[in-house]
Amino acid sequence: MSHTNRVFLYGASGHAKVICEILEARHRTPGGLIDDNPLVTSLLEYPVYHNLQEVVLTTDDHFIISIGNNRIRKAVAAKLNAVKFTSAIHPAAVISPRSSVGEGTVVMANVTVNAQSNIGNHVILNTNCSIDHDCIVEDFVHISPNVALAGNVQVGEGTHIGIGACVLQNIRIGKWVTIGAGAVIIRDVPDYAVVVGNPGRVIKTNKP
Ligand SMILES: CC(=O)SCCNC(=O)CCNC(=O)[C@H](O)C(C)(C)COP(=O)(O)OP(=O)(O)OC[C@H]1O[C@@H](n2cnc3c(N)ncnc32)[C@H](O)[C@@H]1OP(=O)(O)O
Repeated sequence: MSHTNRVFLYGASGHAKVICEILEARHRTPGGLIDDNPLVTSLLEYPVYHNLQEVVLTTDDHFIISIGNNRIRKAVAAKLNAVKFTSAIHPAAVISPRSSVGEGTVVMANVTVNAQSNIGNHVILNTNCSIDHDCIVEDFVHISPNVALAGNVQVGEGTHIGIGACVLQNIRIGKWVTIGAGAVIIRDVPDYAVVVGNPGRVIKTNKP
């Protein structure tokens, strides 16, 4: 059996199901998933292993961390420092040829990334989000479905932007921020803030 270009997913979640189907749409082969939970033995039609030692890896194999929680995704990335990561981009995503997408990053269906935006490593660009020109999205960010970032927005490491939120142009959002579902961000957001509403207001602070 050929093992060429297998992609293993770390985390057998609903999020992993979406990534499996992106790989299928790209004619790439999910080699299986790895998850700590011994009760989960398969996901879609793919086997779930319970530690890396169960998998005979080759140098052609790549990984994606299919865990939605940004902090856990970062911790797992540090633990898996010996493997090669790959990105998965749905064929129905539109990515500017002048933009970049980092390793371990997943881009769901109907995402748009416009000119000269940089998307970091292990980022989730979820279904139908829109990243306009000149944006910087740092590592371990999750941009939820239907989020719109206007031009020249920066999003710091580990930040989660909730479903349907909008961010006006030229805004700087700090690291490990949480933006609530449907929020409208009209001014810069400090590191670790939790922001909800229209206009967005800080309601509390995430633990550093
Ligand atoms: C494919 C996928 O599934 S991707 C995942 C998509 N999911 C999301 O985007 C979820 C985003 N999460 C949210 O919006 C959450 O409500 C959070 C993170 C902002 C807050 O969650 P918690 O920390 O649990 O706060 P909690 O629910 O206690 O709410 C705190 C206060 O903020 C208010 N609040 C919470 N969320 C929102 C919101 N999105 N907009 C406006 N107000 C809100 C609550 O009503 C509450 O107000 P009160 O103190 O006056 O009663």
